[in-house]
Amino acid sequence: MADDKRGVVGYALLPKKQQSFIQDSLLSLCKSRGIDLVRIDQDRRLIDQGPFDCVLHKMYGDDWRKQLEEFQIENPNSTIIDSPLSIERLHNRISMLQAVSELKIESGTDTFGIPKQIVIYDKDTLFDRQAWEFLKYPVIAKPLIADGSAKSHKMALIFNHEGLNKLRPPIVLQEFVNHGGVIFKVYVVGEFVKCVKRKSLPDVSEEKLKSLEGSLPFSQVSNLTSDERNDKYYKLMDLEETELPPQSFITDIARGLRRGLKLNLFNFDVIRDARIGNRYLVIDINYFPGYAKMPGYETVLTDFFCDVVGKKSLSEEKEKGGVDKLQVVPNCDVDLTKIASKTCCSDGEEKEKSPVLQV
Ligand SMILES: O=P(O)(O)O[C@@H]1[C@@H](OP(=O)(O)O)[C@H](OP(=O)(O)O)[C@H](O)[C@H](OP(=O)(O)O)[C@H]1OP(=O)(O)O
Ligand SMILES: Nc1ncnc2c1ncn2[C@@H]1O[C@H](COP(=O)(O)OP(=O)(O)O)[C@@H](O)[C@H]1O
Ligand SMILES: [Mg+2]
Ligand SMILES: [Mg+2]
Repeated sequence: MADDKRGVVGYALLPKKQQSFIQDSLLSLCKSRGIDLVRIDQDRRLIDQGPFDCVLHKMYGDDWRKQLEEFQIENPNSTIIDSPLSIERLHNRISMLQAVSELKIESGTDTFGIPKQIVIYDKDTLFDRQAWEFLKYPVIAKPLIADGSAKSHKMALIFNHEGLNKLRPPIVLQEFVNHGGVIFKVYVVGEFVKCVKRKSLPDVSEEKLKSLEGSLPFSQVSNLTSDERNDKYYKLMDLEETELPPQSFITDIARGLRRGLKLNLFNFDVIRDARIGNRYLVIDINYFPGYAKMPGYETVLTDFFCDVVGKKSLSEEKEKGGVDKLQVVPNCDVDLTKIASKTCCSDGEEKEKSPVLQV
């Protein structure tokens, strides 16, 4: 895109998300850099709106997906961030973490993986302790589906057999790993990676486990209000004293996941195994998370939009070097890729034919 032409990013977000993400500070920074953020009217067909150089969305359902497909056929040079098919993988807590298990990263002394887990579809399996004897108590029960509903965040820490009674399959039973009560949230925006600390569930010692009864239900621990955070159960953890994981290690995982998942906008939660100080476990991946909580989110997102619509980023402007290479992972929606002449993005394969998308 010629640098004097304005770029248009259409966004389709739920009201709560719109409120938290589309802040005046973001709008004005984008504007000053030649990008207009335009709300997509969800009462009208997407195809009747635009033109958009990019469609940014966190909306679900078959109808929305069809609308995106139609839009992409009509507008092959527009970029949809991100492909519904890629996003869908994060709606199931098993397929989500498979992406981590598939990652191949050369790392020095640090290692990574996922906690031991099993998916349980029925009560018979749930109460058949032999079926999941490889898991030690305490375990966390998580709804299998992670579709952003309040229900999908409702979890329980299970201390013993009694705690199983209230569970409603389909669920994932995952071994609870002591991690010093702090999780690391890694925000990814295209090539950008930022790791922050948040409070988590406190460790459960073997001694303590003997005295704990049944289960402890909880929801979105890392998003507790300040009152809840001061509750004695969560108060013990000290964020300040916790060291961040090595940045280059986290960046390698983030970039590997970005390519594996074919997503540009996501975050993932990582814990450090308290028994093995240099072992990191990815426990959750979220599509288009609460970026506004990330310091300086306006600059990061504006740079990303500039990349997507082919405008120079601020640093490039400063250097006066023209770069029209985009660093966006191409969509990999099979039907769309055929129609819109886009190709999947595994290394060595044919890359995007449109000048807009290159990895
Ligand atoms: O609302 P926020 O800012 O707390 O963001 C939520 C995320 O919090 P985080 O940025 O990781 O602290 C939150 O992350 P967690 O699941 O808490 O790890 C989710 O991404 C949530 O989206 P959804 O309900 O899973 O669709 C995100 O909710 P939506 O904003 O997408 O509704
Ligand atoms: N295997 C685990 N070991 C220890 N703590 C965990 C584990 N899984 C989840 N948690 C804690 O539970 C919280 C919620 O789990 P998570 O899988 O991130 O669900 P959500 O999608 O609702 O954020 C995490 O932020 C972390 O504090
Ligand atoms: Mg989480
Ligand atoms: Mg989540």
